[in-house]
This record gives sequence, structure tokens and C-alpha cells, in this order.
Amino acid sequence: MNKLEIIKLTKTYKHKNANEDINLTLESGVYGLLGPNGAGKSTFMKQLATITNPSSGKILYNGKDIKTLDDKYRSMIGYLPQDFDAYKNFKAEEFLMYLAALKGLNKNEAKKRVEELLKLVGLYEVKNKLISKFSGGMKRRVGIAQALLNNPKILILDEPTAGLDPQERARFRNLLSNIGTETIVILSTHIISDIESVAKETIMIKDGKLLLKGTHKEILEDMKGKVYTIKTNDECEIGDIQRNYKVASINRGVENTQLRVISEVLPKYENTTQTEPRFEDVYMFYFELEDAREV
Ligand SMILES: Nc1ncnc2c1ncn2[C@@H]1O[C@H](COP(=O)(O)OP(=O)(O)OP(=O)(O)O)[C@@H](O)[C@H]1O
Repeated sequence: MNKLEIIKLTKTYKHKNANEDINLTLESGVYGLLGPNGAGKSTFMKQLATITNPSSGKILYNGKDIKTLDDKYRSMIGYLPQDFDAYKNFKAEEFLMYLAALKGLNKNEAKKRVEELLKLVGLYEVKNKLISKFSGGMKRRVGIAQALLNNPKILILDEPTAGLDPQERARFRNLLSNIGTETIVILSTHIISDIESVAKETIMIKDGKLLLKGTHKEILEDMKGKVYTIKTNDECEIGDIQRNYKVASINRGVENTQLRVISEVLPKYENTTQTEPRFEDVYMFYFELEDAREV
């Protein structure tokens, strides 16, 4: 069994609830934690990683409070904090060997595991290079590798793809598929495409509260009838639509301009057709975006 139960989890900083009354059950598999800046994702993950204690509520691992499991629980988790900073004066391999020793791996075990992980994150060729000479994406990959050192049962990754280029993002997706199916993986992001293909379920939080949890199919099903395409050539109308609706994208074609609109009611414009929702519409529906994307 590999199960986390999060019960009425609340974290208050001064007078603000960064997490409020969150109830969730997580079992093996990848969960994408989605929410805008300040939604409470890091706070949630820090509590799972025992970096900070809940103000109220509790977290159970296989039925036992993680507070009482203490080091036993900690030995089962891998954590990549949002602000992970590797010791820059270490070489990649040296740094991972050092952390492996801290995590209690013996030297032979550590050597084998570090080599495996360096290959997995694509840093084996540069294992003897100073981390200070690495790009942001490479440093992030060192962070991902260190979170995996102890073969965690629970892997908590706070924005693992921040700073990664498209190729590195693709590599990260492959890497996740190589992580045991017996692991609970929770990864936070505000980039919907990062979780679209890898997460079995998406968890959305907003203003510290749980908004929804579901499979992509369930979430998309819920979006049906809320996405429209409006075709127009009238600049006044385009402005009007932008002021009154959530516009996911604007496509300025030769013949006309097409606006992808998210709305719970049928928009009142002439050339409006309902269209199939895409996963990226979900973010727009639940969270405001500042500007429509011009495509
Ligand atoms: N140590 C702290 N002291 C006071 N307030 C905090 C602290 N940590 C977080 N907060 C506040 O709690 C709220 C949630 O922050 P959190 O970092 O968990 O959000 P987030 O979803 O991870 O955001 P981001 O995507 O920007 O990282 C924010 O309003 C933040 O300012």
C-alpha cells in the first residue's frame, strides 16, 4: 500500500490561510498540482515534505500520522524545493555522492545509484563539471536527481520544469515514466502542458483551497459546452469580446479573426460555434490570464 491522506489541511501565515481545509487522498501515480502564483502549491508541498507543520489538520501515510512516523516517513520521500540550490563548488557527481551519504546510502550503493541518476537526467557526460558552470536547466536536473537518490515512495517536485528548455521538458516527461509505478509523484507547475501528458490526475488549487481533482477526461468532460470559436472581422467587436469574455487565443487569419472564448453562456455574436475543449482551456476557465495569446 502507498497512500497519503490529507485531512482538513490548513496552514496559516499571520492572518492569511495559505492552505485552507484541503482534503485529498493520493495513491501511486503522477499528480499534477496546478494553480496560479500564490495559490498555495509550495505551502502544500512543504507540509507533505515535513519542511513546515500544518496549523491544523493532518497527513496520514498508510493510515499513520506522518508526525509520528517522523524519520521513517522522511526516509521515504524525495523533495525538490522550488528554490533548490546545489552547492556550486561541487561537481555534479561529487554533490550527489555527498547527498547520498547524508541520506544513509553506503558507498557502493551510492556510486551505482548516482551513476544511474546522472544517466537518467542526462548529466553523466558532465558529471565532473562544476555545478557553478551549469545552466539553470542543468542545475534543475541535479535537483531532480537528488530527489530520486533514495528511491522515494513519495516524490514531491516543486516546479521541476522551471527553467528547462523544450528538449529538457521532454526528457523530464520521459524520466517520469521511468519512475516506478509504485511511487506517489506530486509535481507543481503553472504550465498546463507539463502535466497534460504525464499526470494521471490534476489537482487545482486557488487561494489556498482545493478547487478540483480529477482525470483529464473528467476535467475536460466538465468543460464541454464552455468553449466557443467566434469569427469576425470587426475590430470593435473583437475589443468588445475581449472586454466581456475570457479569450484563450486570437488567431488573425487572412479571411477573418478567430477568437477562442471560454464562457458558461453562449456568447451573443453572429458567427459563434461551440468547440471541443482542450486541456489548456481549463486553466483559463478556472484562473484568469492577463492577456489573450496571439497565435
Ligand atoms: N513563510 C511565509 N510567510 C508568510 N507568508 C507566506 C509564506 N510562505 C508563503 N506565504 C504566502 O502564502 C501564500 C501561498 O504561497 P505559496 O508559495 O504556497 O504559493 P504558490 O502557489 O507556491 O505560488 P508560486 O507559484 O508563486 O510559487 C502566498 O500568499 C504567500 O505570500
